[in-house]
Amino acid sequence: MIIGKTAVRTVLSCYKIFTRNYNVPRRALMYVPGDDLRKISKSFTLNADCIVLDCEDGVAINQKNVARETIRSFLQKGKPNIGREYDLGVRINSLDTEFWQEDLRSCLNGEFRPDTILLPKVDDIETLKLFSDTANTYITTDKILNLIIYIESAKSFVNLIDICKTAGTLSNKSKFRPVALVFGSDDFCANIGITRTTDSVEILYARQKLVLTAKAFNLQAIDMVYIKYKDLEGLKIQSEEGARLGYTGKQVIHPAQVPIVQEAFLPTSTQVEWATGLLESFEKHQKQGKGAFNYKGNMIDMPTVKQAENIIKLSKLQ
Ligand SMILES: CC(C)(COP(=O)(O)OP(=O)(O)OC[C@H]1O[C@@H](n2cnc3c(N)ncnc32)[C@H](O)[C@@H]1OP(=O)(O)O)[C@@H](O)C(=O)NCCC(=O)NCCSC(=O)C[C@H](O)C(=O)O
Ligand SMILES: [Mg+2]
Repeated sequence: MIIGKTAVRTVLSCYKIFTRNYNVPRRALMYVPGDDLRKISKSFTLNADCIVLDCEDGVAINQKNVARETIRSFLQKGKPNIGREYDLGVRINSLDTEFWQEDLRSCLNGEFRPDTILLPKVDDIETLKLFSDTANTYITTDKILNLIIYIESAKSFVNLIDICKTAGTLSNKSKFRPVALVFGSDDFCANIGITRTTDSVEILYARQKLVLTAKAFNLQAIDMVYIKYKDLEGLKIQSEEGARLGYTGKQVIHPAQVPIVQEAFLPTSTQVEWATGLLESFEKHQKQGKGAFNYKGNMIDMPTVKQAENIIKLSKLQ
């Protein structure tokens, strides 16, 4: 039987996607305006899982060059040691601007690079292909970069499955690998011509579609930003809602949001207790050769065992 190159590449790319290592948590994805050195220094004291030095919407148009240069000099001092593992990313400007190529070149061709590039406004696979071709010319080492993809327009939702598939395929011949999707709810609202209500019911479909698709491609799903940054009670409610929907983390814009968000994306003690007992019971039943069994009145088989394993994995983060 002759198997075409494309088929082989697709199989390999699916294999790569589904066997990816997800040990890097991104519960709080914390934005720091790239032109503000004071905020940049502060962000490394906050214990956030993921720090994003921003060239895009947190930076005024006339400060774009300052942000790029500030980020570059900061990166060239080496990744700060904060006593724990964390993800250090740079969000470049979107590919429909005059800034993105210089942003990308500037943060990729130095001695030290970020762990992750965050790519906003990915409306279609052409955007990804252009990014991939350009990034490949700037990356001069073998170290693989993470790629986080922003879904923030009607078009990007219509093309979502193709975007995820293409990201996997392109990563086979590139030095980056897709690790997460971000729901850019504010750009999404602007794009479809709506404003947000308190319960966010108008974006529920998109919010759920993103998390569902991310999980189908074994990508992390990062929930929308809560812009009323002084309303910490509202933030807690929205963060817990995102966690219940299946999101793995949330965008954060202010230091006070970090602990609330990181807590919300940890399992509760009741969940950990449930999962621990279930896994113990699963081991016993496996030894007796039983695939399905009763645990606290519920029928348990592999899907529920996997949910319990996810809870235990997450609970080990702080
Ligand atoms: C929202 C802010 C402009 C508020 O800033 P500020 O007035 O300085 O707040 P505070 O005085 O309360 O700050 C207290 C201290 O904390 C530091 N700080 C504040 N914000 C940050 C931060 N993001 N990172 C690090 N440190 C921060 C202040 O400097 C104070 O420190 P000190 O002086 O030492 O006491 C501001 O929070 C801010 O700019 N936030 C980021 C905004 C941003 O990045 N927006 C874009 C991302 S959201 C997005 O892109 C959505 C998505 O794409 C979509 O489409 O939905
Ligand atoms: Mg946006």
